[in-house]
Amino acid sequence: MHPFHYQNGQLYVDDCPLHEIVARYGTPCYVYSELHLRERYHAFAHALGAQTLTCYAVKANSNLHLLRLLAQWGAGFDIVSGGELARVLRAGGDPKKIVFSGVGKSREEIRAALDAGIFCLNVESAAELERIAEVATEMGGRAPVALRVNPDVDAGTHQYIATGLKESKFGIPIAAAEDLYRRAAEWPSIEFIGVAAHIGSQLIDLQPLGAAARRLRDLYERLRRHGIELAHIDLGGGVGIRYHDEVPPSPADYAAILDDALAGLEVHRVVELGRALVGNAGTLLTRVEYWKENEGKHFCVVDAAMNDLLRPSLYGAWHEILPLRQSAAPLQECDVVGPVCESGDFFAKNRSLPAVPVGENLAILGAGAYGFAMSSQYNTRPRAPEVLVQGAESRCIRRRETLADLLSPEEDCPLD
Ligand SMILES: Cc1ncc(COP(=O)(O)O)c(C=O)c1O
Ligand SMILES: N[C@@H](CCCC[NH3+])C(=O)O
Repeated sequence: MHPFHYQNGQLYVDDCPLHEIVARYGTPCYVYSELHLRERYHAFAHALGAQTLTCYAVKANSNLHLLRLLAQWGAGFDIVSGGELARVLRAGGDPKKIVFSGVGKSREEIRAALDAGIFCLNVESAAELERIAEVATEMGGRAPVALRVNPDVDAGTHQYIATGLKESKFGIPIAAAEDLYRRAAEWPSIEFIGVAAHIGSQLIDLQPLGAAARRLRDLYERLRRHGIELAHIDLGGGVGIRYHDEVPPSPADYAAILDDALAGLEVHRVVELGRALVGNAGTLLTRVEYWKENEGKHFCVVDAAMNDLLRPSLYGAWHEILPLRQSAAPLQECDVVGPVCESGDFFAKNRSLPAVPVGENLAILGAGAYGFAMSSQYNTRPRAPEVLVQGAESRCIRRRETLADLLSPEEDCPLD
């Protein structure tokens, strides 16, 4: 399920002992397995077949080196900002395999996307469609568009990452979408090429995704009866992974759900997978700085914090934590916490961990997706480096930030 395992008492990623990475790059430090990412991408791309454009959702982890690998393997990309567009293009991604999602695209972002000649803009409101039509007219071209509809299905995931219910800000209500397609089909600067949805993230049960796909299919068929022929259906992302004891769907399970819902339909498919590709490829390495006890409650204070990995603080997410050196120390129930001045700065609550000595290192697993990508400099902490492991070798793919990186943005604007 993930590439981390013990060998001779040491935690490895693939053939590389993690203590060597700590010795070279220090802590906190993100580490990714190229092998795991490659296997996951190819497993999904293969299961979904040639009729599907398998996109990688860049928001999960936008490191340029990872994007370059995915581009080389033939992936498409799901982007949500001009910054992500620039990264994908820099990494050699094919513009004809880029879909652009998100509720708040600015004029500049729309212009940049059309200028790059991307495959499709996934449009989230009538107002956004009008803005895209205006920008395309100004540029003298046509914008390739899919409406992202909100199918009103409950994805059964954390409320912050469920996006397919009618109370969520995402998409156009499915009942209103048909009317908008029919109205805008006549606009000269809009070319409708597809229909899209994304119902949420970390889906373990895929039945809601099947239900959403069937609703998209109904809409697709109704539009066809009205002479609007779409070329693709985009099912979004959302396939979950194992963090704790979840039993996530396999690539074959996922493909079967889509095949079942779309059986007999001659239409291209697009998917936008983030976490399922990169989530379990990554770990955040951290050092134990202190053990402390407050009236019977034990804390393991480490040198990583919520600014490095926000998921436990934001979603109460559970991440496995393993010592780098297998330990015979007695188990201690504790909270694993960082140095940031917030009570919400924790990686685990009431977790039984071996009471490893101060100075030893821990690996926080499941950190490849929405880890570094959601990191910040909160408490004026430099961001951690990122390291890529290829077999037994490791190389830095983003350097550790320095004190100068923390000062320069303001110092570049004269202080007086
Ligand atoms: C539109 C869209 N596509 C794709 C994704 C990727 O999701 P995940 O990482 O769960 O596959 C997201 C995030 O949930 C999203 O909002
Ligand atoms: N940031 C979320 C996922 C968000 C999905 C984006 N729509 C997480 O860490 O689980």
